[in-house]
Amino acid sequence: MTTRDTLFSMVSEPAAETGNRVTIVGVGQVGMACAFSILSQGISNDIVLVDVMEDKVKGEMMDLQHGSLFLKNPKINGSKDYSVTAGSKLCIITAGVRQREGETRLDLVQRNTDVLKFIVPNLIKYSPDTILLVVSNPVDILTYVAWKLSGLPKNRVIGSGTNLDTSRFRFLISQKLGISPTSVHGWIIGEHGDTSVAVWSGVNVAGVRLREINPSIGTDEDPENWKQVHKDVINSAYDVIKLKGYTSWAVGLSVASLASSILKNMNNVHAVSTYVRPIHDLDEEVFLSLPAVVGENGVTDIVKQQLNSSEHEALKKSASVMATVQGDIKY
Ligand SMILES: NC(=O)c1ccc[n+]([C@@H]2O[C@H](COP(=O)([O-])OP(=O)(O)OC[C@H]3O[C@@H](n4cnc5c(N)ncnc54)[C@H](O)[C@@H]3O)[C@@H](O)[C@H]2O)c1
Ligand SMILES: O=C1N[C@](c2ccsc2)(c2cccc(Nc3ccc(F)cc3)n2)CC(O)=C1Sc1ccccc1Cl
Repeated sequence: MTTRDTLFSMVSEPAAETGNRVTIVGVGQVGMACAFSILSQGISNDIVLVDVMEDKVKGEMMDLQHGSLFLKNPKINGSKDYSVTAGSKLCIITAGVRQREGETRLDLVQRNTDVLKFIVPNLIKYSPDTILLVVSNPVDILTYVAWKLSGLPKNRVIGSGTNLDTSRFRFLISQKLGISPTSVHGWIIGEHGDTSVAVWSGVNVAGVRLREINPSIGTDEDPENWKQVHKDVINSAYDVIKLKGYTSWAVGLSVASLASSILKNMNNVHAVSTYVRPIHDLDEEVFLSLPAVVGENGVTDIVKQQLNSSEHEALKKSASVMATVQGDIKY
């Protein structure tokens, strides 16, 4: 009789599967911020880490495991081998290569496409019914690439898109108003990053549109220069990079919020990169961010916002540029 046999009288077999397994591919700054945010908020209790750097993935797995006492006794695994990802409800892709000095966006897209050509088929092989959540940049184009490579329906392939942009937007406005970001409602849509679109007409607190108080808000004519808030969403990304060399916590928390909507079937509305044709007369086969309902089946609905002509034109321009880049990708 082992010590354990003496200690316990067995009643039944423990459940083998939790049903909420999340795979995170890429254990870099972003991937580990996603893992830590998901675990610490109890969004999933079954995390699988995958990376090509075997020592790093094993080290990150062990380091998280050693915190189990302070979590909800999660199952944490890590490997270079995709078989450990089997049965994942959600696969988050943060793997990628960094933009080289002077590298063109297309070159970066092609290098990251080559990375996805290995990752995506392996994820689908072991989790054919998963939801793919792409975070790697350029995120909108790579979400399209992941969709093409996966064979999944468009609702099951989501990009983090302007989820982070929108969270920074709401935070900066909340700072100006002295209230919580959860009480500031506003959306950044379109292409993630430098060319995103702030929908100023929709910014409101308790249903009171700021544009009704300040009709020139978000325009160059605004004496209060609220337009600077959107510029600061972009500037702050560069500021963080300059200060710490990467960004992690905000994007990790924003991804955890998306994971929660998916795994708990919350049907929250998030700004995420989704297949936009034919919304807003966009006729390119591209993924851009719009407010979308996100649940266990991925994107189920897209909110049809009222956009002004400049907002609409910016979306169409992004769609056209992305379609051109996508057309040059070699699969
Ligand atoms: N969408 C957003 O809002 C947002 C915000 C921040 C960062 N990002 C993007 O997230 C990505 C990751 O950023 P990071 O700072 O974590 O980078 P990082 O370089 O720290 O980590 C990338 C990881 O990917 C791994 N990797 C590379 N090729 C792989 C492969 N074939 N299979 C498995 N793993 C592989 C690397 O080993 C590394 O551990 C970048 O593309 C970055 O631009 C997006
Ligand atoms: O907060 C970030 N950090 C990144 C970063 C993190 C590690 S290295 C670079 C960042 C910061 C600044 C610029 C930038 N540009 C970029 C464009 C295309 C790419 F393929 C990759 C990166 N990316 C990656 C990224 O997408 C973000 S959000 C972001 C970026 C630019 C403008 C607005 C926002 Cl909300």
